[in-house]
Parts: sequence; C-alpha cells; structure tokens
Amino acid sequence: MGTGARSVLIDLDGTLVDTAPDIVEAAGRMVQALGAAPLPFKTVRGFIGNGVPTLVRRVLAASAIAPAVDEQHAQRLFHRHYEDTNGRFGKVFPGVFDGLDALLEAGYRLGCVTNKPRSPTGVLLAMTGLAPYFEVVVAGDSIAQMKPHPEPLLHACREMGADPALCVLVGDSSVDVAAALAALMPVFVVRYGYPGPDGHAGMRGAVFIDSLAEMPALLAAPARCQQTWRRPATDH
Ligand SMILES: O=C(O)COP(=O)(O)O
Ligand SMILES: [Mg+2]
Repeated sequence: MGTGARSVLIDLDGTLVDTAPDIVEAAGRMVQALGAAPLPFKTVRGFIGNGVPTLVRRVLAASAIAPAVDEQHAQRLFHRHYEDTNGRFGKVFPGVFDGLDALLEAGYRLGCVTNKPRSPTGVLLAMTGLAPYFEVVVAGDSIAQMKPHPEPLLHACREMGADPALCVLVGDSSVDVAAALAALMPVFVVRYGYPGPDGHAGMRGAVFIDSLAEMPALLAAPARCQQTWRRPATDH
C-alpha cells in the first residue's frame, strides 16, 4: 500500500452527508426566533466546519440581531431546532457507501471524526445507515478540543488502538486539512463539500478527490500519497 495506511478517519458534515440543508434550516429557525430574517443558504453553508458554537456566533454576527443577544441562549435554540431538522433534508453523498464498502473490503479500519456534537452525530449516523461502518466516533464535544486541533484525530487513533502514523484523514474543509497536518497524517479532501471561507485555495498538502470511492485506489498508489506525506503545509 502506498501510504502504508491501515486506518481511515473520515469527517461527517460535507464529506459523508450533505447536512447543509438541515443545519441551514435550523439556523434560520433560530434567527427567526430571535426576531430577524434568515440568512441566504450559501452564507450559512459557508459557516459550517468549526462546530456549533462558531456556527451560531457567525450567524449572529451576520444577522440583523441585537449584539446583546445571549450566545448560550442562541445555541440552545439552534440545538432544539436541529433536533428536528437533523437528517430530514440532507442526504448521504454519492459514492460514500461504495467507498466505505470498498475500504472495509480492502481491510482498512474506519473512524469518524466530526466537529458536530455527539448527540446529533449519533442520530444522523444511525438514520443514514452509516453507523456500522465506524469502529469509533469522535464528535465535537467528545473531548476538550475540536478540529483544527490534532487531538480529535489522535484520540480516535488511541480509541481504535491504531498507530497515527498509519492513518489518513478524509475531509472537506480547511479545518480538516489543518488538523491532519498537525497530526502528521496525509489528508484527502472531497471537492463537493464545505471548504470554509477561503475555499480550496489554501489547502496545501491535500490530495483532492471527487468521491470516497476513489480512496482504495489512491491509498494503494504510492506516488500520490507519498507526495502528501512529504509535503506538509509549507511546501507547494
Ligand atoms: O459541525 C460542524 O461544524 C462540522 O462538522 P464536520 O467536522 O463533520 O464537518
Ligand atoms: Mg466537514
């Protein structure tokens, strides 16, 4: 195998599931409950990636809502509405089930590392039928740190009893790229996800893919993967 990787850690929002419709709807209902008009879909989709507290903060800052509004209160509103919208409008991206099946077939072990909180993560993975694929799930409130900190990735490895040097990450955002590089893991980025405010331009060291189904062949292709190993963030 090219990377020598034995385990594949995979992001959730924007990588496995197109959750933006559910998240944007819940954020819109939160904003309406606070007396303002919902923001455009694309604006809120661009705020996804750093977990709920950051999403809520960004939505409040971009909305015509009194600056005095209590962030904790807004977060509670978001969570309440997201309980209702979670898994309702979003869909598993094309190629995901094929990719996961092929990875398991090829002998890789799988972990899911998301900044989404544990409770809705569990619900969504169960609803979509994705839960059985993953040996471990590390969510946004599982430990003290979230991506872009490397610790959630390293924590997932510890939980799996896997060597981080033999893991890769598949994600969609600059948060995933930063976390993987800090954990010294090769990182693969799906082009269809939610890259964050700076788009794909700043994602140095990432290998881009169009479908998770490409992963088994890529992990077995020495040239491309070794390039990722040897060229972390600073080199491009
Ligand atoms: O909840 C978020 O902000 C992002 O979640 P993700 O890490 O699965 O993309
Ligand atoms: Mg994501």
